[in-house]
Amino acid sequence: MTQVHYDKIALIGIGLIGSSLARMIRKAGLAGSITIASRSGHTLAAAKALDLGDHYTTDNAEAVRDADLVIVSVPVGASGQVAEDIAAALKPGSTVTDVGSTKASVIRQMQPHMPSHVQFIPGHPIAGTEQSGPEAGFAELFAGRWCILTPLPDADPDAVARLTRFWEACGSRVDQMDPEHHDMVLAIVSHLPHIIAYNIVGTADDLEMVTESEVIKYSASGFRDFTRLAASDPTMWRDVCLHNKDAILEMLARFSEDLASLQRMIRWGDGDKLFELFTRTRHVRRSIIEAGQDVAVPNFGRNVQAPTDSAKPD
Ligand SMILES: NC(=O)C1=CN([C@@H]2O[C@H](COP(=O)(O)OP(=O)(O)OC[C@H]3O[C@@H](n4cnc5c(N)ncnc54)[C@H](O)[C@@H]3O)[C@@H](O)[C@H]2O)C=CC1
Ligand SMILES: O=C(O)C(=O)Cc1ccc(O)cc1
Repeated sequence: MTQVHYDKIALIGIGLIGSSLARMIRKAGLAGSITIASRSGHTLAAAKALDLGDHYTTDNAEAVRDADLVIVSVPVGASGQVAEDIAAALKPGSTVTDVGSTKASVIRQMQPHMPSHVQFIPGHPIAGTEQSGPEAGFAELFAGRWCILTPLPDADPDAVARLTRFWEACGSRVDQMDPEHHDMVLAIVSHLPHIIAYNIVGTADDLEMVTESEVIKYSASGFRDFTRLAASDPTMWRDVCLHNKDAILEMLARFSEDLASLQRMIRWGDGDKLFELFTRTRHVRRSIIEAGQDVAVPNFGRNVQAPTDSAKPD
């Protein structure tokens, strides 16, 4: 069986995803040691206070020296810079992966910097919350969730198998996909829902009469569900929008056409068509539940906080 344990793992970026990985790696004993790199001394101090790793540095290159597995967990727009930072320090035979929500753009940014003596295997755990930062992570985040790997055609099958086992040991189910296909699928199942949430909450906030009063006071669970998504990290989602532009615009175009059609049904009082559509969509929800994918946001007894205002545009 392929080895799961990596002697030294370097985590570049220690926010929600990086810190959840750190906790899970520790819990499952998946590494001999964990080195954590973060750009900001403040975040690094928080990671240290939480005892997430064994070594800490603000220098990305220093973190990857001697690392057998490097996991880049930064906003997708920062991937190229990180790849450039670490390239010369990577250990021959090591594996570099990432967790970014977009894949083609991350590959475009990182691949040109990757030396031929390392295995670059892009990845994306389909697991997260609206929270960010090292305090927000938890070891169980990946349990029962999919992780999609998008290996390049020349990837070493042994390195891919080992990374697959790593994610499985984190509790995930692992699939492989072509990066462009990944970006199209994620545009509809993840990126568009967030964009729609940002838009509806923005519209409500623009309605002067409702801000600070009626929206909060009467918010039904439908609107509250949107506010959770719309509270997601602004830097991360700015980068997703800018880095999966084509797929998102394609899905937005389809969405707008379907919205116009729904608008017509309402305008012309076409109850049969409305009923038919709502019956079809109800079945989608049932299929998700039957597939065991309805764990909206697992909370595992955590005290879920309102998101802080700490996220500043990078
Ligand atoms: N939040 C979510 O629900 C999910 C996020 N992702 C992806 O995971 C990645 C990380 O997201 P989160 O952990 O949620 O974000 P986060 O905002 O919690 O953490 C990102 C961390 O990266 C650090 N960082 C930014 N630029 C850096 C650089 N140049 N060098 C070193 N560190 C740098 C930031 O200081 C921060 O600590 C993103 O690419 C995101 O698309 C994937 C799945 C779910
Ligand atoms: O919080 C939610 O509902 C999410 O959808 C989490 C999420 C956000 C981004 C990803 O790339 C994957 C998962």
